[in-house]
Amino acid sequence: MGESHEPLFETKQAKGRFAYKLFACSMLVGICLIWFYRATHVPGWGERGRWAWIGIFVAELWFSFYWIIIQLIRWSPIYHYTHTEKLSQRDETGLPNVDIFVCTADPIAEPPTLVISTILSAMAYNYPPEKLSVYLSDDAGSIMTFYALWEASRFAKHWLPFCKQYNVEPRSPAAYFSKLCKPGDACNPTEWSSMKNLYEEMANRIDSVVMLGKIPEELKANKGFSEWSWGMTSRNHPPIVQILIDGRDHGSIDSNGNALPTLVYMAREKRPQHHHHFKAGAMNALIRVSSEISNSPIILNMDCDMYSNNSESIRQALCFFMDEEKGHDIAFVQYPQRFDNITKNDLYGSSLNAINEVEIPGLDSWGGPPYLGTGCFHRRGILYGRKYSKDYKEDWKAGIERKTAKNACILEEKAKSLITCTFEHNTQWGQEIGLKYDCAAEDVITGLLIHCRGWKSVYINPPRRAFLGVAPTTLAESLVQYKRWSEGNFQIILSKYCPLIFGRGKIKLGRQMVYCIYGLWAPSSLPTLYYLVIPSLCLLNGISLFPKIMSPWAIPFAYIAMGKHVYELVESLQCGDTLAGWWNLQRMWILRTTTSFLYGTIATILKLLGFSKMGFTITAKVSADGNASKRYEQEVMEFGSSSSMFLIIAVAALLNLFCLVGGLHRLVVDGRIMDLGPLFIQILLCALVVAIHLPIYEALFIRKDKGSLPRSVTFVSLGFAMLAYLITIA
Ligand SMILES: O=c1ccn([C@@H]2O[C@H](COP(=O)(O)OP(=O)(O)O[C@H]3O[C@H](CO)[C@@H](O)[C@H](O)[C@H]3O)[C@@H](O)[C@H]2O)c(=O)[nH]1
Ligand SMILES: [Mn+2]
Repeated sequence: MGESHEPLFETKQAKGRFAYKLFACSMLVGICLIWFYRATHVPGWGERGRWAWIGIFVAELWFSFYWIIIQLIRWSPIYHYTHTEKLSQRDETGLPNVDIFVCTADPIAEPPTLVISTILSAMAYNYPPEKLSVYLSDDAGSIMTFYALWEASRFAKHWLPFCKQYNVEPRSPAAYFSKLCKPGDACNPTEWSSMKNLYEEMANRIDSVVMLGKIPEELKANKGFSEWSWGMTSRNHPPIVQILIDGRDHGSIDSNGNALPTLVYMAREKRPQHHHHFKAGAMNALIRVSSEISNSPIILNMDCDMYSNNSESIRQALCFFMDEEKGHDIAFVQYPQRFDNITKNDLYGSSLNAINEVEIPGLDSWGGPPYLGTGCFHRRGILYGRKYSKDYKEDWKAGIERKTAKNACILEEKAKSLITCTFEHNTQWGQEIGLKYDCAAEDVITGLLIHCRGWKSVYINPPRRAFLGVAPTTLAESLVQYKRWSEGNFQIILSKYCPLIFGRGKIKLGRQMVYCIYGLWAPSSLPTLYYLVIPSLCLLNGISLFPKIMSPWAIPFAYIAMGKHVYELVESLQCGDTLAGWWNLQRMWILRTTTSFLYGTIATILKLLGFSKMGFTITAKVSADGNASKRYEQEVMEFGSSSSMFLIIAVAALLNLFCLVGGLHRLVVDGRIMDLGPLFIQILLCALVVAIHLPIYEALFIRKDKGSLPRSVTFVSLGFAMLAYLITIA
């Protein structure tokens, strides 16, 4: 078959990189000049500001070092394009079986209707249904979620043929019907409306059952529901496996008589005395359960809120794995994390546009993106820990044949025995096999281990978004999420898996360094806090930490500051952000760095010293309060609760305000206008910090709604800021 050797994907270099490289070199010159200035102008012993100067030098060294690593990924990003049409020209029977894993963990934070919309979107992929198996892992072991899945298994019989007949996109019914208020041109209007009604009735039934907290009596006789008994909780329940649609059963057909994908509900056993390892534990349980039921060679992993927005994604991913020339060393194919609920100016900087469009393609040029936990296709064998060898040939026909299938009940019992609390004891699961445990970024560390076994990965970012999820809608949620990420990645750096140590001899030096980029988020909090506070306090005391504004030494400072921000602004606009969105993102970086990353650093160190254990705070996917959602729509920052993180934010904001006012007062009223030159840069810096914190002052003093900062935070932060102010001027 000559045609089968046509490449299924191609790789292109980013354009305009020469100009960028020139720019980066000029920035490097500027950085060296700043270092030189800092090193040659240290105030002498006994002079005021010597320590502040040394501190700022250290902070700048850190930022420079970080900037240099970032250049590794900005240097030559690459982009991949697939040829799905060439894949489709091949014999469909040669396509591999695919298992799809969806994880959920909390029916309150992740409502069952949301979960099943994701499931339905996965079942409706444009892919032979007899080759698809969809698994839901429910870490809460909630009968509500099971009930919703049972409803979904019935609804799928109508939804799937509808999707295929009218080529519906997206195939999450919730997303599809909320985006479209009338049928598309191709749709038969009566059919469309009856499908919409069918969906809404189902969603209403599920919502009301969830509200009541009880499933209808008459359902209890149905297979599956009897697994639940009195006294079961999310932390304490036996293993449950229920095959809701058995694709191997010839009776499992949709309303048009076509086959349906297999659908399985799984809740691994949970007991209070056994650690469950959060999402990584759930994924490993899914790997084992699926090995018994379908054992497909390809696994797609989705978070429960990340519905499929593009029914071609499986075929696109297969273009990489099945490419005869270049596919043999690809372990996983990662799609970006995109979100459905981002407002126009992205108040919480959640969209990750520049990261998705430039940074990850840059990582791709170093042998592939990290595994990002969702929207990722893996080869099953590699998740079991297989090392790269160029002679290995994947058997795309692998998997369990329909004909040889065992009876569903036998399978369920066998599968349950694989997900008990004790199953993993004295095994390599969570270490050498499956996803790695004991890391808040189980995805990144698992990907690192895969890369260290000699594999590559691929990042794919097609114009039609592959997956859309729910981004945090409050400041606290967003900060907690970034804390987990920064903590997880920092933990990797401080562990024996530190890319620079563990990766030596296994992956290239550049690759080792770029793996540290996100790991260095957490410790960046310290130099950032320093830069945010010390120059402002020095301003108050008339201590200059920067060159005079008219001195030639001011030029490299100005060049670096302008160069960095103007470049980032342009990049951000090119990637689809708005100007206000960019400004919001700058604010969020400051807030994240001073709170999430600081907490991430502390948590990592405490854990290293054995004072605390790992946790996983799930990000809420629904807003509890209608007014809060309205504020989110209007892009008003949501504080509401009193988190200690807010205290840090408020103190930093107030302190800078005091310093700006105090500093200007000194210049004007005390008649020290001669100090303007040496302090100009500090005044500017302080004024920018104040400007970026405007929404914080508003929340402290002006807003009266429930989402503003609690009074207690206002008083306590005022107290702290005053104290620091008084100590400084004393
Ligand atoms: O004990 C747990 C905790 C979480 N989850 C699931 O993990 C997923 C991710 O949780 P979420 O709260 O949405 O976290 P995010 O910060 O949005 O997740 C990102 O970051 C995580 C690592 O920090 C990765 O696991 C995720 O895939 C990635 O999307 C969700 O589907 C949860 O249901 C479990 O299955 N069991
Ligand atoms: Mn999420």
